[in-house]
Amino acid sequence: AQSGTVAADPQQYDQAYLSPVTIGNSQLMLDFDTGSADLWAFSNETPASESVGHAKYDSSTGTELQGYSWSITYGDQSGAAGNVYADKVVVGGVTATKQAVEAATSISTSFSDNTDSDGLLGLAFSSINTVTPKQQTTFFDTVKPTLAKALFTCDLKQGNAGSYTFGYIDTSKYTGSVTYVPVDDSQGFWSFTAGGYSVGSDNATSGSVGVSIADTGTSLLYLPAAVAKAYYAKAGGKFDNQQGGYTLPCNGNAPDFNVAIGGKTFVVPGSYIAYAPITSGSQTCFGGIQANTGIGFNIFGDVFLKAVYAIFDVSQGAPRLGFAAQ
Ligand SMILES: Cc1nn(C)c(C)c1CC(=O)Nc1ccccn1
Repeated sequence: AQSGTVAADPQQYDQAYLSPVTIGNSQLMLDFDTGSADLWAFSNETPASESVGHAKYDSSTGTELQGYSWSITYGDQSGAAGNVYADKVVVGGVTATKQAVEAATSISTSFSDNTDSDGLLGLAFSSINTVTPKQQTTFFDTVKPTLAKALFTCDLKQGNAGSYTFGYIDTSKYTGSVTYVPVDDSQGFWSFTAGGYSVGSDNATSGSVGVSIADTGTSLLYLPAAVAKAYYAKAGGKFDNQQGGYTLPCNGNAPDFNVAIGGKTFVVPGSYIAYAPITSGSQTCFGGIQANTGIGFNIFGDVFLKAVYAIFDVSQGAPRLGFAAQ
């Protein structure tokens, strides 16, 4: 049985985390994304003008799936599209011999401009993979039958290298016990229900955060508008139309955000929520918590995930998420 671990290296401000992946004879840095289900990469089929500074998948090592194509648009309106190959993919020593690799023929500017990232490796449920005419499986679903345990874990860190594991839980990565919650995979996401919340030292959580997805491919923590409003009222922040979201002082006094999941309270340090100066050197920071307006659910992105050890587990039949403090 297979198992393995791979580094998750943070970009500036932990905007995304990149992991080394070998596809055929190409070595790329991919953004592992539990919020989508396509494995796509810059490739020899990507226009040179769109792939400056990126490592590219050389599709000559793959077997083209004739007539297949893919096209994806993410919630932030970024996107990509292209052709499909079957090729060998290796992640942290775990090998998928015939993985659907989606070679990009067109890519939106936010991806072309981010030269650290050579593509995405989707880890949501394969039911939302965009390949047509025959939907393909994610890397995790492809290797799942060969894994020691049908699960993967995520240990992201603030400003430091973290890791993903496949097939095993690294018990040295967390403190205390793991709290498991049921996952509703009907929309293809790792969706769970978060409970009450509190701001700063108030430990009595109140209200209910509600339906949420665990999404390593999203930088921030998107919460109900009322919860975001309550947080920034205590953090001395404000909604800044020009910045397109809440901003707050970078001065290190941002309160923690506490949220109950499965009856256990998890703490997002205030320092994670003073996310990044709005312009270099500014004393005003863009907020790591933003309103989920227009999204329809909460997104527990990297701002939350780097505060916990997360276990994406289908070993029990029904999918579940495990969270532990780190
Ligand atoms: C940021 C955001 N706004 N809205 C409405 C949503 C749904 C998001 C999340 C999102 O788009 N994440 C993402 C983007 C690119 C690649 C992978 N994941």
